[in-house]
Amino acid sequence: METKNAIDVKDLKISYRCLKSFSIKRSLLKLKKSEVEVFEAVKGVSFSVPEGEIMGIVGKNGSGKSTMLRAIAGIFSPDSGEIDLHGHSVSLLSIGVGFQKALTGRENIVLSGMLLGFSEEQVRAKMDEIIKFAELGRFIDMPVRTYSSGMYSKLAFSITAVLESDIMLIDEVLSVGDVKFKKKSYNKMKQLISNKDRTVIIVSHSSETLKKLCTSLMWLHEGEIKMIGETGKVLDAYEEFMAK
Ligand SMILES: Nc1ncnc2c1ncn2[C@@H]1O[C@H](COP(=O)(O)OP(=O)(O)OP(=O)(O)O)[C@@H](O)[C@H]1O
Repeated sequence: METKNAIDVKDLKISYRCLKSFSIKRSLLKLKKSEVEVFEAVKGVSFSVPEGEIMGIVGKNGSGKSTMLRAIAGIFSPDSGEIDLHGHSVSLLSIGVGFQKALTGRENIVLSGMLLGFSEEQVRAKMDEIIKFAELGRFIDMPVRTYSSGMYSKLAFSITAVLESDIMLIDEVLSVGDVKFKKKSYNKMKQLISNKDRTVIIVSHSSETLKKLCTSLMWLHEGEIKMIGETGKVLDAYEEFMAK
């Protein structure tokens, strides 16, 4: 049987636009409009992920991994190129995106679930399971701005893990949280991954996690794919490069 792709990315380019920084004196003297600096974070990347694959992404800090995941999740629209998810539902698990800081954990569960494409009724039906998995105790009814980064990631992980979308994008969150939760979320990940219909992309700096979970690996370097293929081979090349 022919393998179907869950994700097709063609010539993806994403840039950030920020104001050029000048000294206060220069800024005051400069009466013309502020200049905009364009930084190309993803420079024409193309790849496909077959249904059921667990693909890892490695790369040094700032190589464009998170930017690319956010584009696949539909949070950023790319400057050019195409992303085709073939009608699959997608969720991004990442620290720093997705929550309304002034709302409580419980309120954020409903909001995040609905943003993932579930109805309010469907989210409420899974509410107890999500809260139980998150182990936040009374903090579930406190504003998310009072959470530590570990608590934040526990909530984010629990929402995505319990609500289950076709494509899960996981951005370096398995390493956050205390030892007990790390183990629990790792096991939950393995269980989710074992579903042959689910496609997963994991960004991680942990060789151990990538080796244990991923069937293929992409090495992203300065916004471009340096290598893509079998996890062990790509990891060896990446580690050799990083050791130089
Ligand atoms: N909001 C932003 N505005 C301007 N530049 C940004 C912004 N976010 C990221 N960048 C730049 O885009 C590049 C890619 O960032 P990105 O976060 O995608 O890298 P990464 O590979 O995920 O890094 P890390 O391993 O550190 O998480 C970096 O050079 C970063 O400085």
